[in-house]
Amino acid sequence: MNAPASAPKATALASPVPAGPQGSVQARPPTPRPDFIKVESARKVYATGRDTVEAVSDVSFSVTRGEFVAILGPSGCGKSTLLMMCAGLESITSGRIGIDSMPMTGPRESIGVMFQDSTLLPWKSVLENILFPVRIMRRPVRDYMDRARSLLAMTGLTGFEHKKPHQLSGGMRQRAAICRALVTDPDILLMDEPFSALDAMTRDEMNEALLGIWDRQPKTALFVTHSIREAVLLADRVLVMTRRPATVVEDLRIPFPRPRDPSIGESEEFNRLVRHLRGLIERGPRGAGAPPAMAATP
Ligand SMILES: Nc1ncnc2c1ncn2[C@@H]1O[C@H](COP(=O)(O)OP(=O)(O)OP(=O)(O)O)[C@@H](O)[C@H]1O
Repeated sequence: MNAPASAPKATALASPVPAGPQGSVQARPPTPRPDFIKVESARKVYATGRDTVEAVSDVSFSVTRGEFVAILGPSGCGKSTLLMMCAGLESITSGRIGIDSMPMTGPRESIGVMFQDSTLLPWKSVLENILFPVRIMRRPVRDYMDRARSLLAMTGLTGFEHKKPHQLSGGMRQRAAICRALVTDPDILLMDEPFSALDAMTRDEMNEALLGIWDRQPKTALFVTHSIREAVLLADRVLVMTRRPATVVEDLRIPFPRPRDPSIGESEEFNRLVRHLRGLIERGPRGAGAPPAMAATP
């Protein structure tokens, strides 16, 4: 196993260090942050015939239980590959990925995955699709019926449980896919551009729905997206990856408290973070300049 590369330190819009009772400056006590997902020097080389493609090069970061982390980066830089390695659906060429201190060696029941396409089975009803992972895991379906119905209610799909996927809109199909990913109550949700095929208005609705779900049932999440605004709205941290072979160039803490309202997208602070991330992705670390004002390394 390779020695872990130094992961970029998380930067944040930090509040000023609190003053003590007599105005003295107090050091903030360190918060324990156990690593729930730990990626250490992960590297992926695809071999296609005689050619090889280095998709991911020396990526290191960690995620605390309950954190929502978005991954941004240029097209083709290796984001999906990284996510699939975390899901145990793609092998790791070198390095290490650990989930809850256990090395990742293959798919796990404790991880739900969502893709750009809802991948619902067309011949099954919405409810049957949602309960499909329960059947795959050979668990008793009746034990999950209440949970499935409550997820349907939470995502506004009550009344559509017996429809087939082709009878739903694209947004409704993705909502059903969220229910399916959450039905077994996984610890981790990995999402690969889940809303990128939707129109702008439906995407906004989905972001709002996801914020609502997170308020009620927080999970540990990795969320790959091309939308900088979506990343800042949804995530606790945003990781920015370089062009292929990908490494992480910035780990930015998003300071907005939860529950979050999509109207934070109109604030100056939100737009400052978006401008910074856009500069980083379009022009690289030099073009983006320093992280937003008052940034500090916790
Ligand atoms: N199975 C594969 N075999 C060979 N090369 C692959 C395979 N999957 C991905 N690649 C290559 O690895 C690189 C990274 O691909 P990946 O899909 O991980 O990038 P991405 O950042 O998710 O892209 P996008 O943002 O466009 O979805 C690309 O050059 C791609 O062509």
